[in-house]
Amino acid sequence: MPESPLLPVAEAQARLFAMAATVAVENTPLRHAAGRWAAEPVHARRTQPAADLSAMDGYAIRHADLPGPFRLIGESAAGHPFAGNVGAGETVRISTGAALPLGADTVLVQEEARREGTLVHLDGDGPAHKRRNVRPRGLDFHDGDLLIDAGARITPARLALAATAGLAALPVRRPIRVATLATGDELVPVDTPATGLQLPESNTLMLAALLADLPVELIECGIVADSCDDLGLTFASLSAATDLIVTTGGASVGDHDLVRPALRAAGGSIDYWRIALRPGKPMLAGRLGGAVVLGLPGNPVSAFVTALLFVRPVIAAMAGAADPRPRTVTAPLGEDLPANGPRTDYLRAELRDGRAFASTIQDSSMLATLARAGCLIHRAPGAPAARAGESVGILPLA
Ligand SMILES: Nc1nc2c(c(=O)[nH]1)N[C@H]1C(S)=C(S)[C@@H](COP(=O)(O)OP(=O)(O)OC[C@H]3O[C@@H](n4cnc5c(N)ncnc54)[C@H](O)[C@@H]3O)O[C@H]1N2
Ligand code: MOO
Repeated sequence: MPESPLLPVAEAQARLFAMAATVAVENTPLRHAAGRWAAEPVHARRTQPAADLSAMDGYAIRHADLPGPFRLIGESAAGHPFAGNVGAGETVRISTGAALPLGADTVLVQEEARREGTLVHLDGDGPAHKRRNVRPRGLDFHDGDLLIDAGARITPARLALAATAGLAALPVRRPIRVATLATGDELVPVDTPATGLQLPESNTLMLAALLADLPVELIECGIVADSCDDLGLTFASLSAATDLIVTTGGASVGDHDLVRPALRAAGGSIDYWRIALRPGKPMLAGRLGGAVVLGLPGNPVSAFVTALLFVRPVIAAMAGAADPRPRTVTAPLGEDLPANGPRTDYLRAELRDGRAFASTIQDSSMLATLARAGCLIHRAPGAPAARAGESVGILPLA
């Protein structure tokens, strides 16, 4: 039977994102908000620093009084400000992060000061200008400032920012419930020795590891037999409580490739099947009840690439990411590449001295090659031959 045209990757991603509704928002304690996406813009609830603070350990002085000497009248430590006023010729011992006392405008670092009893002498060049070594109130942000855009990831830095801005919780979306299952009668679980033509099941393990940094609740269904009934029963059991169902294997055209018929039999629908991608052509996207279904090809490298291009991004979309697509960067090619065919290609490649060297054999069953790869080189459909040194788009893997 002649093949129908394959769906371009960008269109397949766009259609998938259109299917993926965002899940409910929960105000979540900061500790549990890491790695999620802000569901609303986040504004500061305090000013940081709250007052003019010292950036160094030393002596708070009035710049106009230089070169001193200065009479020591007290101390300002972090959390314990000096209560009085620094007058002409006076100084206050000050620590990093402590409030600058009234009257003082500059900090003399202790490496440039020499103390004799209650007198402090300049012992070096001294602060070059007024306000030197002072962090002004609001240097970082002011109360009410927009700090995190809606749809931005809660990175470790943004988490610390939110804490400093006076927030104890953040509006993020609940974790995405993702079910994974493998099909194939040749497969055995990893804890069962594979004999003869049996093969250890590795795709769902790889998927779980690929999703480890995302906000997911994983429902691991393991291996389901190559039977429409078994697959249908599993689908039916997942349709109500799952946001995303990811299958691997049985996506192609063989007599035992049953994911499509089983999905239809369970009352699901197929939005598209077969995309212009290598590896990963037989991937399908569909729905079952309230869940999105992604049927990944069984070949491990095909499952890996489609997980990077579709599974991770659709989870990010459901979790409210402003831009859920994978992040690509560029690298110079280590060796010439031939012109590409009609499918988007992702070549397993090693990164050496910042250059990308595509592996000689690009077979979608080869895990040793995938495990060695530091990146995937992106080749657009019909891309002309490329020379060593030319810049290409890559998906970093490490
Ligand atoms: N006549 C055609 N044959 C094939 C086509 C085609 O267009 N016409 N497409 C090929 C492409 S491209 C791919 S990719 C594969 C994918 O097929 P399936 O999704 O049906 O995958 P399976 O046949 O079930 O398995 C393929 C291969 O991968 C191994 N496998 C499967 N699941 C796992 C797992 N969980 N862990 C480890 N390894 C797994 C399986 O044993 C097979 O060796 O179809 C081509 N055929
Ligand atoms: O697309 Mo298959 O995934 O080329 O091996």
